[in-house]
Amino acid sequence: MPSPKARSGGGGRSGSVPAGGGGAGGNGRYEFMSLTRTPSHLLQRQGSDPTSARLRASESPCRRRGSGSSSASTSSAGGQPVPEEDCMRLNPSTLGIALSSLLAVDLWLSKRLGVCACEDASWGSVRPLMKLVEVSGHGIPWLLGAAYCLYKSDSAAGQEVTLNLLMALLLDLVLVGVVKALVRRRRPAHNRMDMFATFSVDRYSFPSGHATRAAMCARFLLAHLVLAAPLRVLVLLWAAFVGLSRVLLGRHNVTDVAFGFFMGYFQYNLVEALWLSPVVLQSMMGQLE
Ligand SMILES: CC(C)=CCC/C(C)=C/COP(=O)(O)O
Repeated sequence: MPSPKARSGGGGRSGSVPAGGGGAGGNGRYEFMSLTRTPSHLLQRQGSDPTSARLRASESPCRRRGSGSSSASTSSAGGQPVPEEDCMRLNPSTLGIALSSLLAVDLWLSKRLGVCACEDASWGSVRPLMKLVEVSGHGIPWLLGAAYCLYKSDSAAGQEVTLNLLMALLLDLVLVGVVKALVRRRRPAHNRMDMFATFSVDRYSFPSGHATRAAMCARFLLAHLVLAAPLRVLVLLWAAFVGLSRVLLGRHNVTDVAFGFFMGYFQYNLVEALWLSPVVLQSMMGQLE
């Protein structure tokens, strides 16, 4: 449907209700607010107002381009041609909305759950216990423990498993470092950066290295150690608790830990695929001797 402006032949009196912001001009003539063009007197006023400047900066490509494009396929309400592909971009995608909502909930929930983020927080007294859980999922004790077991192991099977565990832990550090460096998500504002032995990428929070390690090591232990049922449950509880403690300590947002578990779980599949067999190990040992 053509706009009132188009119908009135470009500014003559039309007898319609004047547009809200425009109204009757000083000369008594009605002025209509075009959907695609802003009257020049408003443009001048907007130029000096930072809020409207920001709004204009975020204005849709349709509205911004509507006044001058010649390669148009659609007519706007003001008779201005508007490229159809630009109009499509105006519609925020369902995925975009879902992601923004998820992030908003994530930030809100993580802040609320960061109850051990400092001593003064509501559960501040539990912070030392949470830090103990943190140490149990840290890379250093795991690397030292695996190296010690490898050194002490006197069976071929034991050496095979511990060496592969060592490889898995190193692989985990590399993969988490790469993802952290790519995503560069800052740790929550309420986190106190008082962790011991960190790499420079550990200033970033996505994904949680503790969560990837906990998930991967839990799968590793369950697959390669003969454990009684209660101990298997304990391993799973430990992994879950390591993840939970990251959020309670304020180190991570919930999505960092959730993705960390997901990544760690599938990292174990990679470890299985790259498994160093006894044959490979023997040839490695042979080269070392
Ligand atoms: C120095 C070594 C060997 C490992 C660093 C382990 C570490 C501090 C990871 C960070 O974990 P989050 O991403 O869960 O905070």
